[in-house]
Amino acid sequence: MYVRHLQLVDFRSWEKVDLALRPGPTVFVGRNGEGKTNLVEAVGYLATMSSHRVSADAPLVRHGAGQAVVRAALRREDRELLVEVEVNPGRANRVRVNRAALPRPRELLGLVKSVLFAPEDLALVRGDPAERRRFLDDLLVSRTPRLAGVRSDYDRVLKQRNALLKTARMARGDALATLDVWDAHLVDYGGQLLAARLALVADLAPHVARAYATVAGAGGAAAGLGYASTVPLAGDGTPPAPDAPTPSAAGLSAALRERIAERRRDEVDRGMTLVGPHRDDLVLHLGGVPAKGFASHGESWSLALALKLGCFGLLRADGEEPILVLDDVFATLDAGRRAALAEVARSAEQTLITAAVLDDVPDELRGARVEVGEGTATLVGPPPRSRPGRCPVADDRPPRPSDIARAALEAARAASASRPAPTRRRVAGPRRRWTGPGPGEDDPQPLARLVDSLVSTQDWSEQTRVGAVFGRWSAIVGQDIAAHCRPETLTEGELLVVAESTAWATQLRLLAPTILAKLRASVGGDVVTRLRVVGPTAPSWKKGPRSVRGRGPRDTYG
Ligand SMILES: Nc1ncnc2c1ncn2[C@@H]1O[C@H](COP(=O)(O)OP(=O)(O)OP(=O)(O)O)[C@@H](O)[C@H]1O
Repeated sequence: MYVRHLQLVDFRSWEKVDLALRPGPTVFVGRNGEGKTNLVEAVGYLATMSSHRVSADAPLVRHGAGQAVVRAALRREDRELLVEVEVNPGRANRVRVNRAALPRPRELLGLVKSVLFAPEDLALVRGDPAERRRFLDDLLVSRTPRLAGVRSDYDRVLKQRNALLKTARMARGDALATLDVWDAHLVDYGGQLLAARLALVADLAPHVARAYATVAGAGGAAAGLGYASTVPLAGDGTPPAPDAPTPSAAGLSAALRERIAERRRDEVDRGMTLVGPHRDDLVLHLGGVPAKGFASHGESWSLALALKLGCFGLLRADGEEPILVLDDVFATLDAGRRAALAEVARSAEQTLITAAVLDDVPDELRGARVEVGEGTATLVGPPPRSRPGRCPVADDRPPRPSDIARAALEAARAASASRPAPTRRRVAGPRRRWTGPGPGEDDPQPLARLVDSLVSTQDWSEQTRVGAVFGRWSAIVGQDIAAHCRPETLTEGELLVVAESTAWATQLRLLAPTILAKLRASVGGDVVTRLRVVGPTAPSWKKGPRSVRGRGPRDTYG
């Protein structure tokens, strides 16, 4: 994959820049502060929807502007991909792929694969666990886009659970009554996230070990990865044996549930969730000991570089060719490490390198150059290989049906690449039919089959799906939730749910996205599109569309 054309509008220091790029290494060269990093940061943003320098989106928008736009035309094998991201601080970002809007911006994750190495990556070795968790989760989502949903659901449930624990600590209300529901969700998403992280650490470890051996050269210590979890089953930080089986998501959920129960009192005392993947750490080892606090500055640098080169190797082994971005790194490396990095950089389909001084960049990477200065960025060298008369990033035509189909196909491809292969397949062949002396269509049939055929011949499938919402309510939403509310009416996709108390109504409103997802999975996406939750209502004397203020007919009831 490579970026063929990059256009930025009000992104960082760039009011507007249009830049043609080409495969192979390209060096962005210019004086300090001219905006070189800003250009490659935009490419990294397309891959992770976040910056490697800041945690919020606001600094990405040029001072004084309301929004930033990043547009990139990418080439993946023989396919063209046009990605446009509107960065709207304080509001939802908007993403279009091949001119069709994505329903949720996070659906972009996994489509653009890039690995960025920058001075900030030293924090992966020396910084807080949060840096390493983010590193793991970004790579996780890039390989398996479906996990973006699990990660955000986990974060949402965690936030809500923490809010509830705080309220419980301050003894306000019967907050603990609803904690079990949040526990169930936390355990479910947490188990999935833990299992995915453990599998990732196992996959990544050999790539990092190899990269470190190359970067550090002969005589360097061996690098290893371990996972230190608040759930003992998930790991104690020591690198597991290469062929050790990773625990299942169900097993990890059960272990997390047990641990949560053990720590319940502490959690209430401290008003926060103390166990789960949000408290875990990726432990980097050098020569069998944890690197944090022991590794020298040079070793820490090499380890950070090996982590990123390990990611690059892993994505490549998955069958993807990620864009390699090297921001300001050659000047700080010694000759051996420079040569090792240059070798990987040369082999990548596209490597974008920033440097204030061209001499810092190894000779073999100095093919194409983007000169950055005085508010302009210009590619110097052979022109990019692009089809004449077509510049998709500058063309602002509305989407055609074929664009929408192509975008849907791209999203489906990315999603299916991350889906595990089916374990059981129906063997192709003629369906079994009753023949000869066996029962024919007029013979007695099992009741379920007769009902199914009646539903399909009478075209009652819509009604049965609506009926299932009410009939299978507790199986769909779970016993915990069903015990505290009931579905009342379903009108034009809006399901009215009556909660047993106002506290439960509040909880259910917060759980609405989860409940809708469960309904979608059970009865199809178009049956229930909205949820309206109301609390228990007192009897009302008001009848009809018009009424007068007052407490009702007091002459009768006092
Ligand atoms: N949101 C923003 N709005 C306007 N200017 C910004 C914004 N964010 C950063 N800048 C400016 O961008 C410049 C830094 O750009 P960048 O980090 O890309 O420089 P660089 O060319 O990589 O420099 P160096 O060689 O020192 O790393 C600074 O002058 C900074 O003030």
